[in-house]
Amino acid sequence: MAASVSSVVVLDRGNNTTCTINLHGATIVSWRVNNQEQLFVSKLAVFDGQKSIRGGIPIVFPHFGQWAYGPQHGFARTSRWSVEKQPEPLDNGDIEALFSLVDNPITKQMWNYSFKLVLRVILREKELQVSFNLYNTSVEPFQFNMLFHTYLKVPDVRKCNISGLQGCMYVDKTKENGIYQEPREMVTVNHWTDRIYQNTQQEHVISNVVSGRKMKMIKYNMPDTVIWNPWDVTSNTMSDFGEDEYPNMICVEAGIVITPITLNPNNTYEGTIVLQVM
Ligand SMILES: O=P(O)(O)OC[C@H]1O[C@@H](O)[C@H](O)[C@@H](O)[C@@H]1O
Repeated sequence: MAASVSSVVVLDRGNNTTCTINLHGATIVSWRVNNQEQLFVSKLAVFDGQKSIRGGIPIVFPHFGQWAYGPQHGFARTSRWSVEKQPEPLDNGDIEALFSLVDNPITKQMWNYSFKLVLRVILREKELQVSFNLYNTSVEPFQFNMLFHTYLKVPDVRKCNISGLQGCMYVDKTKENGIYQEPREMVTVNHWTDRIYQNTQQEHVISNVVSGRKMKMIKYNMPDTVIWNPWDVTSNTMSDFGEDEYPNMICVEAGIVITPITLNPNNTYEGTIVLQVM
């Protein structure tokens, strides 16, 4: 079914603090804190209910990267999700909503398993918590990748520092998947960057996001972190990304990438990121 303008769910915590989820991919397309947008969405992003949305927080599942059986980064970001629970205030005033994706004939053509994937979004005063629960409802085990492909909005990517990567091994996709070790305490991005860092620290702090503030990302059960910026080198290969936009975004993507998880029947796996405006 094609997504339409009405295919969005808005969490509103008051004080112009909102989070908007597009049911196409359950993609978080906006997170505003006191009216200030924290996420980057390309001006050329396509909202046709077909293509994945270029920006915000798309969900990569069940496969990361190019995939022999389906589209790059899997089908979750191009599937129509259901609202499991409409936004409701919790006792402390935070707002929670739940979304779900269940196997169907289209997903089974690519990945012949039964599953239920639930996304829980909690909007706090200065925090956004995004969790997934994956249930294996098949009769056999399956393996999966999962990643929150978070596009942060930044005034100038060259001024951002990212902590939590020092000493980690990484796959450099810009260098024929060569494997290197990160020596830097603070990683900067000054050129085309596409790296899968393995077993990163639980927290990343990204400096110089909107208004020169810092953003903390805390992750649970999501061991790896992808850092991506297409720069002018690969911007022009994407029809839904402006050639002048790369300075204004940085993708810091927490996920299960290098070693897929094996999930047994009737078992569940939960992972979370918390984004915190500092
Ligand atoms: O264009 P897509 O499919 O949204 O992917 C964007 C990028 O996503 C990143 O996670 C990958 O590491 C990159 O290789 C990829 O280019």
